Amino acid sequence: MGTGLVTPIPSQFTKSTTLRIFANDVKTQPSRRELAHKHTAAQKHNNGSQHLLLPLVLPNYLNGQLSLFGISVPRGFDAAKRKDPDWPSIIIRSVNVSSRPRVDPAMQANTTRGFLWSDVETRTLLNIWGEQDIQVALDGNFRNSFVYRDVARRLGAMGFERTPEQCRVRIKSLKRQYLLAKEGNLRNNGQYHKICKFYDAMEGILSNRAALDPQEFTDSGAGGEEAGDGLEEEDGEDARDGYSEGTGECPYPAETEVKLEYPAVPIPIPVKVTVGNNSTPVRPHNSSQSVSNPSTRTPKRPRKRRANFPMEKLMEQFLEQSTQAEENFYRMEEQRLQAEDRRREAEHAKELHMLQMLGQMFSSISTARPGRAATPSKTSPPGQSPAFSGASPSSTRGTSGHLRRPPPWTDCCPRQNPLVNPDPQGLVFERYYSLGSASHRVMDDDFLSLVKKTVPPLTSKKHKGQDGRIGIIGGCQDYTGAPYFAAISALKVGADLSHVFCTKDAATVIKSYSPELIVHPVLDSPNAVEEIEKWLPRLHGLVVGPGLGREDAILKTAKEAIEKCKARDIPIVIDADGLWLITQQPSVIQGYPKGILTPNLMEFTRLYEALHHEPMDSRDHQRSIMQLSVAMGNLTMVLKGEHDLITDGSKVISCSVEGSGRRCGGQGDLLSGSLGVFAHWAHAASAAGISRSVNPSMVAAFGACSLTRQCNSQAFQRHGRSTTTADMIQEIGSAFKKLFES
Ligand SMILES: NC(=O)C1=CN([C@@H]2O[C@H](COP(=O)(O)OP(=O)(O)OC[C@H]3O[C@@H](n4cnc5c(N)ncnc54)[C@H](OP(=O)(O)O)[C@@H]3O)[C@@H](O)[C@H]2O)[C@@H](O)CC1
Ligand SMILES: Nc1ncnc2c1ncn2[C@@H]1O[C@H](COP(=O)(O)OP(=O)(O)OP(=O)(O)O)[C@@H](O)[C@H]1O
Repeated sequence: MGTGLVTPIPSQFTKSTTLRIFANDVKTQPSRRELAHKHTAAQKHNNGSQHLLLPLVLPNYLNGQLSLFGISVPRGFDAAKRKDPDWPSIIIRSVNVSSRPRVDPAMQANTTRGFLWSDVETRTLLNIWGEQDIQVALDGNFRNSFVYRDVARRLGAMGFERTPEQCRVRIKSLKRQYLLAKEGNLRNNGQYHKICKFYDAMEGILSNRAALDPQEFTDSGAGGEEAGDGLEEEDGEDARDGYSEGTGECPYPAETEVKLEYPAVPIPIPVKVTVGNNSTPVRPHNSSQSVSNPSTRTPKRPRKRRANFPMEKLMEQFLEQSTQAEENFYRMEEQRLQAEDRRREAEHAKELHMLQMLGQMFSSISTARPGRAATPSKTSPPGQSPAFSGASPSSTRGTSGHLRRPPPWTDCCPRQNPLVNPDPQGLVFERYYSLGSASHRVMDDDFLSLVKKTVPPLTSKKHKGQDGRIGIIGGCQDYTGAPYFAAISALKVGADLSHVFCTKDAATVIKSYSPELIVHPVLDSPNAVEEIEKWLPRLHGLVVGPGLGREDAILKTAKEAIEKCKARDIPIVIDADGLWLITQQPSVIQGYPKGILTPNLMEFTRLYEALHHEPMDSRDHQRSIMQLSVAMGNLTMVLKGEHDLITDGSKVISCSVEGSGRRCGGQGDLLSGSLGVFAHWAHAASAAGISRSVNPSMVAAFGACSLTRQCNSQAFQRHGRSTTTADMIQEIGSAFKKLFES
């Protein structure tokens, strides 16, 4: 029937009448306006309310949902005769039509191209979307295209090929249905599942989320999880394109059953109705008013369309207006989002550009006048310098515990050649700022002194455990050293207890290295997550990855442990094979404010390319780390190397505490283990109101990097080329004292 959708229209239908739609009829995608004109049809809404519902088919193109708008008038209504100014009333009934394809389930599984979503597919999507890591990533992140990419990928793994945008749009429409059902307060009368077929699933997922903002569901992507994700709205051309891809026909070859459902939530619309020669003002009307007297029951009104039927004209007029308004709204919303995107991109580009220019400018100045790049910090604690005297392997570099704060204009300038720096204050940290950002001002603070502020004092008032209980998830048959290094470093930095969760065969070996560690041989047990979870309430920080290995089952356990940990708001450091997991599934940690990644260059490159789908610019690490952090939801990151770069997406700082030329394996484990402790301290200090203006994860990262490099330097002085990580660990106590307690 051309653009026809509903046929035949039954003469009697209840609040939930099943109609048949023949999918093959839906060959082209008519415009809403077209439908509004063409599918005006009088239908009887005969649920004892004695009302006629004159529905109009008004598809919203929301992936298989249609919204019907209709006008409800009492049965027997004769517009021409009626003079009562209170009547007739217009009620918009938003009718939800959920499609249920009648196809072979096996076929369904693969029939995922196009517009309609099967129930199986929708449920699979909801299962994925409801996973905790996805929810958390969506919650705390404003660029969600990456999350939906992950969702689409997982959906693809289940056999349903969908684009990230299709997933996002589908979720959005489900949320809209859910909200409609929820707002309509239909929970008690059992109608809710008719409005939102997947109500229970949605409720389960969304009730775990922060308080729902109805705006999030009703707005066309403004704010909330859609904002700024660069994906198109579902309600316009793009959705249409998505629908008409391929043959342009509905993907389901057979007939499609459609349910019409009528929520009891009318939206009163004041309109002026012209009936015959009389101009009758129409006032807002609610559903209770619309229940008419049974005495008004009249014989069935013929459904035959009459050109001059005033009600019909009125409806057409009204629908035209509402369609117009809706279209305008979507157009404006889209423009607003695009403008917002452009503004954000321009701001970001400007910052990066400034950064680069200043970097170049100052590096040329500092190369010409190397001695100028460093001046003593006014915030350096007095009497600190002797602490490093003679401790450096190279006397020309200078050895001092001082932290020099460069003059403001050198903040963006990495020290090009420390060997020619005549300043005896050898300990320098350099910063790269995101200029123009609000955070610029707080960067005047001295990071090392910020770290000091977070170190808990040693007093006789505390009991065991108060200064930190750290968990390390890692350790398998191949790698027993890495988790040991991380766990023992945490203890040496100042944690009271250090737990290692490793595989069974690694446990005995790790225990034999040190009686100080608490070792749980659980990682390869069937109930590994439960075993780890038991300990989480007692842990203050978790380090995931050292010596973890890359076995799927173990990575799955690590992933679930991370999720449990996030739910408890515990700082999480991810290193080594933990980063392998994140490269496969970034959303596991994306946007978690207490998450810190510590990649070496190789791990960083893998992660960057996984997220950006293009090679990293190896000439500009500052830019790359900033981009990656932003893509990961402003996650704190440490890119280890000659200078450790640290960022949370808003600024990059560089830690260049002098280390040595010795690169023995395990130094990264020392860093991640100690970072677990620093992260706990920094977040605890921040919660207590200390240094609130600076991201505690950045402070912690700076502390751990400085310490690792200082240990490296000291160990190298003693052992030279034969320095190993165990030697560095021996230096933790004195290095810590020099850096943070002098
Ligand atoms: N004693 C123990 O038990 C220890 C165990 N450990 C544990 O081992 C596990 C695997 O970790 P992983 O780092 O060796 O593996 P992976 O990421 O595949 O990298 C390997 C390749 O990457 C490269 N590469 C590395 N660094 C780079 C850099 N900075 N810049 C550039 N390239 C770099 C390098 O390439 P190549 O130079 O060989 O071509 C190398 O082949 C993990 O669980 C970890 O915790 C370690 O902690 C050590 C102590
Ligand atoms: N070229 C360098 N010069 C000075 N210090 C460095 C250099 N490269 C790395 N480091 C320091 O060594 C520490 C560990 O970094 P590294 O890149 O070795 O980590 P990793 O590869 O993850 O270590 P692991 O062997 O534990 O896996 C960091 O604190 C970093 O600052």
